[in-house]
Amino acid sequence: MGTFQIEGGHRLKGDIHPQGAKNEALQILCAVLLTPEEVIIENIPDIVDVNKLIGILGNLGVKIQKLGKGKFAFKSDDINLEYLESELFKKEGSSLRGSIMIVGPLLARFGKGYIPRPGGDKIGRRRLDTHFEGFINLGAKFRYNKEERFYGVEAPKGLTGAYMLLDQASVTGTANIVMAAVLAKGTTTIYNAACEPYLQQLCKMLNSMGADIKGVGSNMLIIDGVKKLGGCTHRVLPDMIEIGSWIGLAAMTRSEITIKNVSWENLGLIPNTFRKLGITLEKRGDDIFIPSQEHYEIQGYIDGSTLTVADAPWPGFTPDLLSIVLVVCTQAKGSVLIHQKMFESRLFFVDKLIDMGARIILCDPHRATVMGHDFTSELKATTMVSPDIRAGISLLIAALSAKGTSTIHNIEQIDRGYENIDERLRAIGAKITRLDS
Ligand SMILES: CC(=O)N[C@H]1[C@@H](OP(=O)(O)OP(=O)(O)OC[C@H]2O[C@@H](n3ccc(=O)[nH]c3=O)[C@H](O)[C@@H]2O)O[C@H](CO)[C@@H](O)[C@@H]1O
Ligand SMILES: C=C(OP(=O)(O)O)C(=O)O
Repeated sequence: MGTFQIEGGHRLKGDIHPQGAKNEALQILCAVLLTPEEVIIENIPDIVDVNKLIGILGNLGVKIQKLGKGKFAFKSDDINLEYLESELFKKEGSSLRGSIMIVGPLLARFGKGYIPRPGGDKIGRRRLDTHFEGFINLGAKFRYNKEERFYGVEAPKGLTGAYMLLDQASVTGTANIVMAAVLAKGTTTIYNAACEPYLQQLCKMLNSMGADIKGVGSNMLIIDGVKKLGGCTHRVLPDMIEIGSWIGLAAMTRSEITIKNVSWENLGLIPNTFRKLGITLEKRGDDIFIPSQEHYEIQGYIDGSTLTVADAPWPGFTPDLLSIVLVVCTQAKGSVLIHQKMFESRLFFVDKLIDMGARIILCDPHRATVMGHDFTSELKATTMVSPDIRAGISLLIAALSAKGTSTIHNIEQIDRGYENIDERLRAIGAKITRLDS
């Protein structure tokens, strides 16, 4: 178990460059399986989850060439489907959430796709029904081995387009179904589709490979199947969750930070949600400039009632930033209700913040009320274990703002989604050390 030691209470200053988006990269990497031609992807983040998926692609027989930092060429012209039946795949496939998205492309191109129950954050129930109901709608046969927790879909005669109304706007579910439908016979309509920038990017990439997807960016995708797809070059957007994390970091440590090249038009409600907490953000070209602020005050609603920050499928506020919003509120002036609607175990980390002196009432597994200190009382350093990726970064932000030296164990969770985080934070003045496990 890796550990960070953090000496808190220092102001940071400087520029920070966001990495490529983790959740987009996971989709885009799976899409390389849809064509035997070369696909070049730029701005791939060097993070644990993405590297695990690249490893799985390699074991599937995809030829992978590193062309530069974050830039890779992939060629899936000789796929080894036997790997899908191996013990190694059971181990590797279950080690991250994103691996589930190899199923759609494999099913579409080779008539079968298998996956062990995928991993990812333990943040509540994470069912896969939407994915498999979608494949069944396209004509696939489904089987599930309960003992081994192993899923399989097969369609030896190919897939046929269909109309479907998803039971939920699942992000990876929509990506999976889209990747299956692009090579199906006829037209597929996916209503209640997720439409995060990750998915918009995936659809743009697939269209540039020769697919015919309409409605990109909306919750209704209409896909006319094509016989084959060709190669392309695709660039992954900056990671909006990392950008939100750095906004939170700047506010909590009262630091002046510029987040470079953020792709403002793809940030949705993120900047305004932080502004509602009283944080000043300036748009400078495509950068976000956050001045050092001694205080920030949570805005109430027009009628004077208390602000609620809740998650919702895009274009609503992403659930992956709620833990960060919560930690930022512990030093705001005023109160807020944080409502995590999607996941039922994502707020339990507040125990640690309470230990550090934050004023939080966990109302139930989905809701927490935070009463900010307005910097009249500092958080105290402590020892903690990172339970999931976003709780991990939130605890790290809390530790950087706290008085004294904190220790965070299980930093593998943070490394899952943040590239070289200790070095990048040291470059803007953070006192953080990685201890060998
Ligand atoms: C690898 C990847 O891309 N992971 C992201 C992806 O996970 P993932 O695709 O696994 O998450 P889903 O979109 O399927 O849904 C996540 C959870 O929210 C619930 N749900 C979902 C949609 C909805 O309209 N109502 C609802 O309650 C689901 O039951 C599920 O428990 O999307 C999540 C939701 O944005 C993000 O937290 C994850 O970071
Ligand atoms: C929940 C997340 O990731 P995953 O779906 O990979 O567990 C996340 O990125 O916040």
